[in-house]
Amino acid sequence: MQETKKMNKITVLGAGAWGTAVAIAVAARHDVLLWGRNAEQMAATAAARENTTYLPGQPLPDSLRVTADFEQALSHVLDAGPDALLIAACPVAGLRPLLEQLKGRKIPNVVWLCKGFEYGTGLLPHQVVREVLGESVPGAALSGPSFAQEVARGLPCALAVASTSKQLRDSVVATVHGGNLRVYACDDVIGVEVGGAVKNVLAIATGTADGLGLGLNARAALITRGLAEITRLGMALGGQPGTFMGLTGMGDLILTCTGDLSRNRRVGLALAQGKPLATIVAELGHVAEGVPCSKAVRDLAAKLGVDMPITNAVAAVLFDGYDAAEMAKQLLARDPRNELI
Ligand SMILES: NC(=O)c1ccc[n+]([C@@H]2O[C@H](COP(=O)([O-])OP(=O)(O)OC[C@H]3O[C@@H](n4cnc5c(N)ncnc54)[C@H](O)[C@@H]3O)[C@@H](O)[C@H]2O)c1
Ligand SMILES: O=P(O)(O)OC[C@H](O)CO
Repeated sequence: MQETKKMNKITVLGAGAWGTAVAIAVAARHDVLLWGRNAEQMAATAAARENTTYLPGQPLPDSLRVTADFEQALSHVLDAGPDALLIAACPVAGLRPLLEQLKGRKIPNVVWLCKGFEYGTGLLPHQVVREVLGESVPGAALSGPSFAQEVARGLPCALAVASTSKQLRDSVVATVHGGNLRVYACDDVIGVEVGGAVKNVLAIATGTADGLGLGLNARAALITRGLAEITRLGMALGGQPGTFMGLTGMGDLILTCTGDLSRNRRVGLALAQGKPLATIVAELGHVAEGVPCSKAVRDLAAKLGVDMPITNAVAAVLFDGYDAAEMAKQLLARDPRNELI
């Protein structure tokens, strides 16, 4: 069997928690450059050899270089031709503006890490990539149950890379798989992206239920019925049912709904205390992806006629001023239905 080529030059665009963690994880085996748009922050990161803003307490390996110079970051991969990997590591809201900067450049490929639907358009990340860069740039989504803090510490983690290009997904596996990172290949980009997006909303729901003291039975029910929502929406959009039972569906859903490292779950815990969204955002210092995603998914599901009561309840509490405990009661009071999708 012919050995798939590893990409030895990697640029990570976006120096938040996840971009930094992925850069740390692959820097042991590849020549990696981490780019962040904030020059002051990148200078501080370079000086401290630690991203004190987004990933405090995780030292950068000596081999990992950092920069705020976009041209330098691009040259790192452009000069290497097809043996290079470009990773976009920003939130969904930043994907389009980030990609706009790549337009007209001969980039070899792009792998994105964001999880959500674009607010306003309701597009999945691969659709945004296609809209901005066109069909000719091979693209892949890298997703799965992965807290940045654990990956940066070198703890075991399993991800899936989804692409319609077999060559790209094989190359990403050959490049990123290794050490304590396992990477599985998958061709269901829609399924992978829908799982990664909607689990954020369901983690807000589960955090809220836990914060309200509704118990472990309620938590298990929310996770399971949440998986039914992911599956219904994902299948309506063309995803494959089996994908939702895998790492990027059930796996990420379990992690994010139950792990207190989750920023989405923490939004739910704060909602249960009756805090308004503006206060939660101010206290957490960022907007968790599930917040805008709940609205995007609610709109999309309504358009497609897909029943997503848990998602609707989360959006109603976040944006329409509904009380979390009241929404829990309303969810329970719904008419019975058959369990299967
Ligand atoms: N943190 C995690 O554990 C984790 C794990 C897996 C996936 N993800 C996903 O990865 C994505 C990024 O998450 P994160 O944790 O790194 O977020 P973060 O808030 O820690 O950092 C986001 C980074 O993106 C940058 N950014 C935002 N808009 C940009 C733009 N237009 N151009 C360039 N840079 C831009 C910000 O400056 C910041 O450095 C999210 O979609 C998240 O759901 C996160
Ligand atoms: O901290 P969260 O809730 O954004 O979740 C991080 C990752 O997506 C978990 O896989």
